[in-house]
Amino acid sequence: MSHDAFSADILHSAPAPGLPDGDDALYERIAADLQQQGFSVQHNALPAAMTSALYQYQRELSHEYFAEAGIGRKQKFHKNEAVRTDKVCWIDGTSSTGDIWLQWCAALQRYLNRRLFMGLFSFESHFAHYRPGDFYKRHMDAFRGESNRVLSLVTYLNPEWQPQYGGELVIYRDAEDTTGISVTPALGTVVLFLSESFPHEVKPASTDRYSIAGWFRVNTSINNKVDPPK
Ligand SMILES: O=C(O)CCC(=O)C(=O)O
Ligand SMILES: [Fe+2]
Repeated sequence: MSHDAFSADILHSAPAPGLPDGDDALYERIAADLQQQGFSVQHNALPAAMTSALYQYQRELSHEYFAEAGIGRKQKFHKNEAVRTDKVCWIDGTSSTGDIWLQWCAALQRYLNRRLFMGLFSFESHFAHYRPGDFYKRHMDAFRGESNRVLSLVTYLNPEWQPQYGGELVIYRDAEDTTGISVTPALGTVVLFLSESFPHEVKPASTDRYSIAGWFRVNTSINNKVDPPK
């Protein structure tokens, strides 16, 4: 499988020197996976304090603040219940919990840019709540040349998730793959994949399924079109 998003340079790149400690060992495992296979699944990846803050924050979010999820970019909002039935709430960093999350993602973004020269420019993310029976059918997060989403990130906020609940994320290696790689949506698991390369789907679960989904984007501003749009 080839990943055009990466220039040939990354195959020869070494870890950038002078990076701060913290989550660098994790960030490095993610970078190595992305380089080798275009996706990464990391269990118990997030700092415990952040995971529990996010968990509590999402549980406290009143359902009335959860907008119906649209397909694709929020600016081109439209609902399609044949494809997805979850509800989402965008994270804007005005709460301290949201801010801690965005800072963790920004540090990952800096690491990947220095290590893999990915040119990631911005990040957007939302909480998602899949009620029992909710799903998101097989889809791509971006299509080559049509979107500036290049790297998808998902993390789960479900303590004590049991396999029999279902609700797996299934990542397919390419358009032909029908088996895929199943990921249980357990608390603290972080999944990253190249947005234009991996079809994926969310299977229905028998219980509530909580997550955060986010996308790193490259800057596609041109003369008379400022990106990202406000
Ligand atoms: O929740 C997940 O496991 C994946 C969600 C997803 O594919 C999306 O929001 O685009
Ligand atoms: Fe997706």
